[in-house]
Amino acid sequence: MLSTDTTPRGLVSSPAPGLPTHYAGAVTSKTSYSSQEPNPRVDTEVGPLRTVLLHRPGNELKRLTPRNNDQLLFDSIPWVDRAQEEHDAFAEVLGSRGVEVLLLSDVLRGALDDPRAHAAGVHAAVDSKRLGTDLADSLRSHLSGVDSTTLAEVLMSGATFEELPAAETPSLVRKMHHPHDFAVAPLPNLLFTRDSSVWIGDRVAISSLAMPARERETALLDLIYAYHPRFQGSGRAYGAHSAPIEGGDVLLLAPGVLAVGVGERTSAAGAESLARSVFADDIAHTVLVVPIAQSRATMHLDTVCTMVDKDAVVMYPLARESLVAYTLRPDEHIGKESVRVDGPAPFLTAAAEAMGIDRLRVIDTGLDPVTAEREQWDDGNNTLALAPGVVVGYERNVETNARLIDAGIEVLPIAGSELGSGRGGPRCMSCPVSRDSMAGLS
Ligand SMILES: NC(=O)NCCC[C@H](N)C(=O)O
Repeated sequence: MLSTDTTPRGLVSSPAPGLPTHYAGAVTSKTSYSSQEPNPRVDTEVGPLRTVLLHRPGNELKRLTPRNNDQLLFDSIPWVDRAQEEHDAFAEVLGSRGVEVLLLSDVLRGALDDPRAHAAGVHAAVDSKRLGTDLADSLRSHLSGVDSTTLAEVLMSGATFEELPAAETPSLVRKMHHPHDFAVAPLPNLLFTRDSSVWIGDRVAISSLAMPARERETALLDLIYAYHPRFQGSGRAYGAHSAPIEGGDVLLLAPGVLAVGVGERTSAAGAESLARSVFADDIAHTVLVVPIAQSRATMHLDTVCTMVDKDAVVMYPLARESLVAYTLRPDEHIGKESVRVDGPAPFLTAAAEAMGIDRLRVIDTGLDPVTAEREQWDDGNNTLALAPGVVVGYERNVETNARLIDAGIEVLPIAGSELGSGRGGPRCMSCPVSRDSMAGLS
């Protein structure tokens, strides 16, 4: 039976629950910002992290069932309360190291306070191909009248047909759908803020996400960066509706030097077009395009390799010898719009050359193949650097973490038994917005 409720069930129509007090100090939910805050700018993977965008998992995770988890890109059904506790602890570690944590739900609500963003949000929520004209019109008109908090919740958690406002004459589409089908699809992968946008220098690239379950994230990030006061005036790199690129495939190896993985998510066309964009904007001079296996275990470059120091990476042992890179640079003779392609060459050699260093150190995890495969799957190579030589990693990757520590890297361990069910680690769950330059750091 169809619900007669006008407020979608399970959706928040009053202010969102308060932040847990134990890390509220580290997390901002402000709507106005002062000039004290660092300007958005990220030139490297390991420069001291000042500001990061995270998403505290919310009601969207409660939409996952054994029938839809594969399609929604989760490997199992997370225990949501525990996932939130684990995420709070992650945010707390960052806060304890002086990192300002912005929460995606806060900045989304803040952006939606602007009427233009609100209209864009309604547009992003309503898919008339899915709903048909009548239902799409009535949902659009309903959402146009809700406050920013309710609209943000619908955008993140979606809505089932039974949660839609009652209609005088139910449409065919509504009659023919099961009440629990999604009228607005939920976005459980918002958790992985790394993938949906990436700062390159002082510009932000909004990703064009490859998997249908994540496509709508683009629209949310687009309106956050366009309308939230914190980001007013920020320049854009790349185009949100171009060929697929995802932030998990983009590593800022050194100022002006990017590595871009091409595999399950980022296409060769996406990498080429990102390169053109960053060359034209003068925010990079070299892009290394790195083919990676098209499989779930290696869905992004950052599942096999992340930087842990200014000249060091942690890398899945099997990738060490096999990764290669095509080197893209602007063609000086023809102009910045043209791209010269060299290679392929071994990735580590091409990277060191582009970075202007003798060699890119690989922290030798020295693992046996079975442990290496297990810990790669559990995001052992997916660390988030807070500064050169200081990283956050999942505690469960005992062997990888031990090797990092032996190599002089400080590892801040976090629990991830539930967070990991979406197949992403600390780097995947974080989008750095501001990092200090490494000039002057020894
Ligand atoms: N950079 C990353 O590797 N992100 C992890 C994304 C996991 C998410 N469930 C996905 O399949 O897109």
